[in-house]
Amino acid sequence: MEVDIGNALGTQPGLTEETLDRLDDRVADADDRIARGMADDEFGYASLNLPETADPAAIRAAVEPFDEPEAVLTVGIGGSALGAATLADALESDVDAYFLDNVDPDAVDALLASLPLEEVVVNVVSRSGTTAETLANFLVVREAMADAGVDWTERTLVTTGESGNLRRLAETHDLPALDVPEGVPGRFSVLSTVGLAVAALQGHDVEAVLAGGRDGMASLAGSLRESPAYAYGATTYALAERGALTNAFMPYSESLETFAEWFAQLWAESLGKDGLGQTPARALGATDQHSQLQLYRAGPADKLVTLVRPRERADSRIPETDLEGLSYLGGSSLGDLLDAEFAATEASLAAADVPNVRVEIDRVDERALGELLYGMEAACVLYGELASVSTFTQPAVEWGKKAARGLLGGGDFPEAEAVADKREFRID
Ligand SMILES: O=P(O)(O)OC[C@H]1O[C@H](O)[C@H](O)[C@@H](O)[C@@H]1O
Repeated sequence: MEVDIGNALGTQPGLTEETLDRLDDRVADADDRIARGMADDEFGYASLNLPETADPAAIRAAVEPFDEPEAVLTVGIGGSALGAATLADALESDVDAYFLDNVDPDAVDALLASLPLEEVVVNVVSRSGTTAETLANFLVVREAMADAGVDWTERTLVTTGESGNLRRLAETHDLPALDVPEGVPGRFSVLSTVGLAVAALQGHDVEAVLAGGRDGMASLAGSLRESPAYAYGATTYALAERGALTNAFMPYSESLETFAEWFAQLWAESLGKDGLGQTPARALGATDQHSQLQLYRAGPADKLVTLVRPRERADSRIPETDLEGLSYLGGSSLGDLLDAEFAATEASLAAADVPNVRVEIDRVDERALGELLYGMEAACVLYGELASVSTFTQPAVEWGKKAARGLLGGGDFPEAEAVADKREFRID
């Protein structure tokens, strides 16, 4: 992974070389803190050890009973789904991957009706083993399998923490089960059992993903000038401090569209606290050049744009044409066009003094993805250190979880009482 922060210098808001020098002392301190956390396997920091601590053999052994499934259906939400979905959507496989990460009845019913349930592996994932959406969806899936005459106990893999409802279910039915590693919050779990079981079921090279993660680990250093991940974390932090409160995250590859969703959870849930944070806005190049870019370039000066792309990709030639005015396209390729659009967006933002950062990988493959995902996690942890927020907790999300559970009669939660306090000002 390479990061180019040149277009964040001298912009509005923007940085100077002197700011970066001053910031670099703080990066060195933050790097020390992160290294200590990793050495002690502290909660959250342990995630940055996963490229070395994850056990690909255990993952392979757990998926082995499901020889060549037609599809994998993951039931999970948030960090228990987005990492696996990022890899699944980035890499091609003959085994289709589906994700039930919402409880919209129409969508759930439609998906279940479309799947050959006797050929599907159900991968149910919940770190806590208590998340209402995941468990409810799993109960629905289980019943649909039973209705279709499929023995769900033969086709279900569980990934969960040490205790909780899901752990008990796995034990009761003797289901193949993987452990969510200690000290790893969901949004930092892509390089663990949580993110990699689907990749293994799809036949991807899990070792290569972890090797990419180790490339990312090796490139952490006590200076933002030496570490791409820390350059990204420090730059985004410093820009946020100066008013860039939105980070428009814009991959130029459809295969990385879900990566932007994963990034949004990582950034929002980790850094949005104590009145601080930077709102991740998901965009896709070149499509959103024709919509959102207007705002990014000409709206309030409260944004930075992160442009992500692979340097190499499979390409398609654009046929020659004698249509007047279009001959410049003929003989070129769709990839050339996408690269030109990328360069044009970058230049258009820079010309309007909008800070933008370029993140590049060689190509979309297992190793590069492992490094990219690790790099963004490390960037996020560094940002959290610089901002002095508690990166690995999510009290605001949990507040809502408790309120919803209370409303459904799942326990006595004071948060649920606040629902009755809703203010009304109706216009019919
Ligand atoms: O894995 P689970 O315990 O089911 O949690 C799934 C998700 O639930 C919550 O909303 C958390 O804030 C997320 O970070 C987490 O990834």
